[in-house]
Amino acid sequence: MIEAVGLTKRYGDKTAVYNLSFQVRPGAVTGFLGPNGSGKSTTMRMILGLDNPTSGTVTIGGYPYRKLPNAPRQVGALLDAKAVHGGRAARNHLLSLAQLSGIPARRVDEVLGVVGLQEVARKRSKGFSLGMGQRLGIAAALLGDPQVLLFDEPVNGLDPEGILWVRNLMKALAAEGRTVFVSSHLMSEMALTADHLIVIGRGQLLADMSVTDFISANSADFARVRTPDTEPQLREKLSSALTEAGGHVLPEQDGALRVTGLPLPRISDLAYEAGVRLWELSPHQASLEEAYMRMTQGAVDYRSTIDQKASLQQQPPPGAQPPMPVPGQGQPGWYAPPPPQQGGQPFAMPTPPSGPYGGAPAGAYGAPGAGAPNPYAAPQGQPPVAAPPVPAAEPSQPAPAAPAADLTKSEDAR
Ligand SMILES: Nc1ncnc2c1ncn2[C@@H]1O[C@H](COP(=O)(O)OP(=O)(O)OP(=O)(O)O)[C@@H](O)[C@H]1O
Repeated sequence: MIEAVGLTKRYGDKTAVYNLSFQVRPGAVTGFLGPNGSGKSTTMRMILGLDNPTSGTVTIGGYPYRKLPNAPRQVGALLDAKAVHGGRAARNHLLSLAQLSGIPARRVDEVLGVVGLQEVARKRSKGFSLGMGQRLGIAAALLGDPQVLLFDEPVNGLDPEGILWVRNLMKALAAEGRTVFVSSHLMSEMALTADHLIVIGRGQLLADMSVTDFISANSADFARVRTPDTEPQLREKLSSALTEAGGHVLPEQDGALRVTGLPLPRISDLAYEAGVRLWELSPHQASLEEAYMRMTQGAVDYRSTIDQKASLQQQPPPGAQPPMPVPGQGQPGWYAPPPPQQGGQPFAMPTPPSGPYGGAPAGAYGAPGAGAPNPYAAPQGQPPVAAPPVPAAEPSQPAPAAPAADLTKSEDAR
């Protein structure tokens, strides 16, 4: 188990992580989400002892990484797939990591097979594509069969088949009782992969709950209402009636209305009273992406000047600071997610694929023979062998403590 207590990291006057407390439990895939610059990589580096917390602690199995017995052999990590000596062949890169941790050379060929790089094992990694680099980084993380695995954006650059493979890999590792902590910006992928979520914004904890609870706690459920296309005046009539009754109504591109703030039976009654026939009245449940956007809306540091969500927000009074999201309550002023594209169902939760490539593979990692006892596991009483984490950055010295930043303000305002 990974446990952070009051974890804080400051770089000069920049607070990257602030008072973060959470646990990452074994036997589940825990997704680590947050907008760009919210402190995910900094947190992962502190977990792996590559950065020192300014205050607070983070432990793996009760020990700080640097005090963990055989630390590089218990924890595997992919932080930065590019942190590889490009002139070295993939196999040699893994061999050198294995030698440092006392892992037999034959395990290198095994993990190369697991990640599908056998054919290019003797090629220099500087010629690798982004996806091949990711696979090599994952191979390094798996090298020692670690109980605790951290992956920072593991599907970055992977093609759909690679993404599916990573999803199945994460699930298989968790199903074996391992602790799997994975960051990603791909919400649809997280919805399919993760069991639990830790969400941060501007370095602070926003949510620590199951995917299901997160969606229901942060979703702006709404009703889709459609009047006959042939009579546009009915749509206007209904829209006015719903608004007068306290509902919020947004037009969708396909002509339907998106209604929040009124239960379905009330919408039906109001339509009946207004003499408006309905062609559709359907409930809508938010996706993880919608719930995430809603939760993190006030904690985004970098935003395009062309913000498609802006029109869906209540504008704050002039001079007012945007509110930070309240865990479990979502973002004040947010009514509904952006309208979908014409004719599409972009807000539907992705359906888990079925068939031979759909669910988790039968054996560990989907590799032939996987699931059998690991021949490289350490003798009884000793920690299992694992690959050292791939460092993303040189360890840095803790910065002198600075006054706590006002995290409700934008970075520039602090
Ligand atoms: N070594 C450093 N020196 C100064 N500031 C840093 C350093 N490392 C990170 N930061 C700052 O800390 C904040 C958090 O960065 P971090 O990389 O942890 O975010 P992140 O959530 O991983 O972002 P992304 O999703 O874009 O990868 C950012 O504002 C970043 O600029």
